[in-house]
Amino acid sequence: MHIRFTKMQGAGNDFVVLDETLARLGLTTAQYRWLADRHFGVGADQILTVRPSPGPGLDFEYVIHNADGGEVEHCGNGARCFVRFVHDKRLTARNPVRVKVKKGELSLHLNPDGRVTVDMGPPVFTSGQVPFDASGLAAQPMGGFERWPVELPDVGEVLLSVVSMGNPHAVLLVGDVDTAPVLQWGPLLESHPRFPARVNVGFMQVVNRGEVRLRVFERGAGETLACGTGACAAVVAGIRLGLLDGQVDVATHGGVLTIEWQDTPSLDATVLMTGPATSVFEGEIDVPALP
Ligand SMILES: N[C@@H](CCC[C@H](N)C(=O)O)C(=O)O
Repeated sequence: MHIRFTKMQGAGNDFVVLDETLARLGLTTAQYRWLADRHFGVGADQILTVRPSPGPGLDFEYVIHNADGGEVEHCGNGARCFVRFVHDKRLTARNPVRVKVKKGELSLHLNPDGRVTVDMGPPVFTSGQVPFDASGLAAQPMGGFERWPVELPDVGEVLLSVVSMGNPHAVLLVGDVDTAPVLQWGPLLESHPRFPARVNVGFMQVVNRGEVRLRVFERGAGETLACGTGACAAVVAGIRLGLLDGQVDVATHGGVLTIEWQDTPSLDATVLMTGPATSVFEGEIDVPALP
């Protein structure tokens, strides 16, 4: 099958973007995996597929597949690239754009400086909804938010907080992200039995109350240069742990994302994420018939 694609990146988290607004391509899980493969395909952390509006009040729908081919609920950096794509391709002139993703509905705003602000919706902290199995664990609270002791083979107990941004996140505090055991603990936690849907694992170094450094080992993609939902999860966890203020710059290996969240008693404020979104190139490729 011969297809056209756009290669995009948001803070170095890279995407193959497919246009299904006129017709479905009908790709299989193996074909998504092949497109994401950096040796045999195009190469990407995620594949984003843009589809027409699924209903009233919405401009589009877009579907997210991780590099391992699995479909997921949400992708923050992908959301910013999606809105840049539909504007660049003149699929809409609306601003903000309303879109449905698997997690729910999002509103995205293209700023005059070219950056994109996404209303990511409210975070969820209830462990069962992350989902995280906290049974038998004694929480070790800090600033009123739970940190859970989770046992890792050959490592021992690590302390983490759990947050859902529509997709599952574990957040660990580290002294220095450069030396944090991202590639050792990341895979162990991603597939840990306490996370039945697997998990994205963030390692956060607090620099001051308005700045953190973050590395994320993503579910289904490995360590990426940035993770938008991971940045939101880390900042809201940091705010609830009493370490951060309501607006935080998150420095990743691929760029800076600005995250804003108000810690109200009802915990229902939405998280705002602002950052870059760039088209890298366009191409055409023959995708092999993979079952
Ligand atoms: N890179 C993304 C997150 C993509 C999905 C994630 N790997 C998951 O499996 O939940 C982002 O920018 O949020």
